Amino acid sequence: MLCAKVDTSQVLLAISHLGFSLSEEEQLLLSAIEGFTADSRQASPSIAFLALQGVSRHGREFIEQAKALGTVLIIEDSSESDADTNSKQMLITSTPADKQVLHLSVVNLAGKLSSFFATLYPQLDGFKQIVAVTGTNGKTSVASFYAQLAASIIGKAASIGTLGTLTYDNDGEERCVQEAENTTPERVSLLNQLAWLAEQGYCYVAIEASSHGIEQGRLTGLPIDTAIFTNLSQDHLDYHGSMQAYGAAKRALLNNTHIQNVIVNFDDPESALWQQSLQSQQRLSGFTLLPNAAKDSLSSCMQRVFSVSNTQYLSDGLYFSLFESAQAYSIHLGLIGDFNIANYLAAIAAFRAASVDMEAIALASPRLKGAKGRMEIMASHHAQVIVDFAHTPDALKQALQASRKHTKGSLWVVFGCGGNRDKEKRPLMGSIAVQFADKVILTQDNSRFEKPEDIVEDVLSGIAEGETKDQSAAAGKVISILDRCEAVKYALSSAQVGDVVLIAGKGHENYLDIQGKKITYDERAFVQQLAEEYI
Ligand SMILES: CC(=O)N[C@H]1[C@@H](OP(=O)(O)OP(=O)(O)OC[C@H]2O[C@@H](n3ccc(=O)[nH]c3=O)[C@H](O)[C@@H]2O)O[C@H](CO)[C@@H](O)[C@@H]1O[C@H](C)C(=O)N[C@@H](C)C(=O)N[C@H](CCC(=O)O)C(=O)O
Ligand SMILES: Nc1ncnc2c1ncn2[C@@H]1O[C@H](COP(=O)(O)OP(=O)(O)OP(=O)(O)O)[C@@H](O)[C@H]1O
Repeated sequence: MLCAKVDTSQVLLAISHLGFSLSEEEQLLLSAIEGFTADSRQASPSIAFLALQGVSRHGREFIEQAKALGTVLIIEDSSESDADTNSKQMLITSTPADKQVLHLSVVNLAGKLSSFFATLYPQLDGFKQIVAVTGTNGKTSVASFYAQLAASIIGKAASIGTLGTLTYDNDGEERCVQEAENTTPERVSLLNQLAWLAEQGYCYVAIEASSHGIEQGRLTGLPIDTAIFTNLSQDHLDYHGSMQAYGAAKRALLNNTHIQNVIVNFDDPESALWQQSLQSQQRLSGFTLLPNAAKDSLSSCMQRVFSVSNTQYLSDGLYFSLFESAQAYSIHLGLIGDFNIANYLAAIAAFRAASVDMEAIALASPRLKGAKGRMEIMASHHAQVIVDFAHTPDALKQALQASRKHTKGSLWVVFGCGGNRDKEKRPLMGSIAVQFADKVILTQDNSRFEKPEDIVEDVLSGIAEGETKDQSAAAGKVISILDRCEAVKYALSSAQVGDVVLIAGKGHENYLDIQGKKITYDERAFVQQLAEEYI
């Protein structure tokens, strides 16, 4: 658990702000406290437990567990009970025997949580910029680009999201300081992580804001000053019910009154709704990849407009002219795909909102790397090898289309589909692969409890359909190599000068889930090692 150590005086002050006055005995008891958690499993003699309402359960169900782990303070949110006033009780536990625990019940603790943490950790006030990135695709990439650029220009930065909590320093090192359980961490964990980051001097932070996270209040009251919206496409309808509700959940990010700067993808129709939802203190900036966007009319309603022209897709990445309003800059990015230009524009728009110099941004940009396992260029010599997380039909299509633009020779794809999950996507992915790649190598992904050969058969059924439509295109270009290592090795050893090999599905993951066992398989490391030999 990432957590900055609290001062006893701050703990006592924060509790007094909740409306409690404590006896000397109670104050002495609380002098052992070094931090707070909302997860009973992390409670300990030095970690107090906050029992909060969740989506399906209340944290109070876990109070006994926190006590058994020796916590000395429990603060329970009592909003939905009959209580309309706070209460305080000193308890004596049986396990551990005769230990004192102070139990406070607070009406609307959730609503007071941010100010409670602001008192515990005054450093939460010291951030230079906290950016929340939301959208169906691109959150991880934008957060990573933001943190990499900030570290390179300013010295230290961090990102929080699907890849965990990553710190970046100007030595170019990226360190994972906390593994991720969710894309957007639970609120208390997030507050703890931010307090730790601020204490360590990481004052520029990008947080991935999932629609679930926003709706469940994981970001409520956080000192976020900049919001980025990347795009909206179909996803998570099981949770949100409709696209309208899904879009609205994302836009609810704007209800955070700390947010001053809002950056939208002007090419996504949803951005019009973002514009309508702005609060009075929020200023809008945006970016567009469309060559004929009505930039003058955009400029009239936006603080800054970012656009590009003359994009060239070369084997070492992208070259283009970047415009901030009328001012032009020449940019080189070692990245693949137009969507990564959009992700880059989103990240730099955030910096410009924080008044970071555009010349410094342009200078740092060629050093930018793809987010771990997201269209990441692993090798680029006579051929180019890309590792990407795409594991849905649409993502595979996008990744292949993006790779094609950088391909002078043949485009290879190595991929498989997961077992015991959505079977319908298998033939679709097969059909897309044969349509958009020149050489298709089918292999296993997380086959779970299914036989890899059965999954490959399902994928092949989509390829067979494609074949009847365009037999000559499909003929002889598909092979199955079930062992993923062998499949990757075959592609890398066969690729010729000017070819691009896209290895899709695993991205940053470092295992293969086979028959209920997670077998160690770090595709990025494996590819890097092979590339030295073959590429
Ligand atoms: C449906 C859903 O979103 N549930 C989320 C929700 O669970 P919940 O409120 O029901 O929490 P709970 O686990 O029942 O616990 C209730 C309370 O008891 C506490 N507790 C719980 C267990 C325990 O042993 N001890 C304990 O103290 C919890 O800390 C919490 O305060 O709050 C938890 C803490 O924030 C989340 O971990 C959990 O995410 C579940 C695991 C999940 O899978 N969520 C997915 C849908 C999700 O959020 N995905 C998005 C990314 C989507 C994408 O873009 O791909 C994400 O941000 O990860
Ligand atoms: N701006 C974008 N628009 C469309 N597709 C994108 C964009 N950025 C990335 N992608 C594609 O989506 C995949 C996931 O990208 P990324 O991880 O940055 O998004 P995300 O929103 O964090 O999604 P996830 O939560 O699944 O990680 C990438 O591998 C890439 O193929």
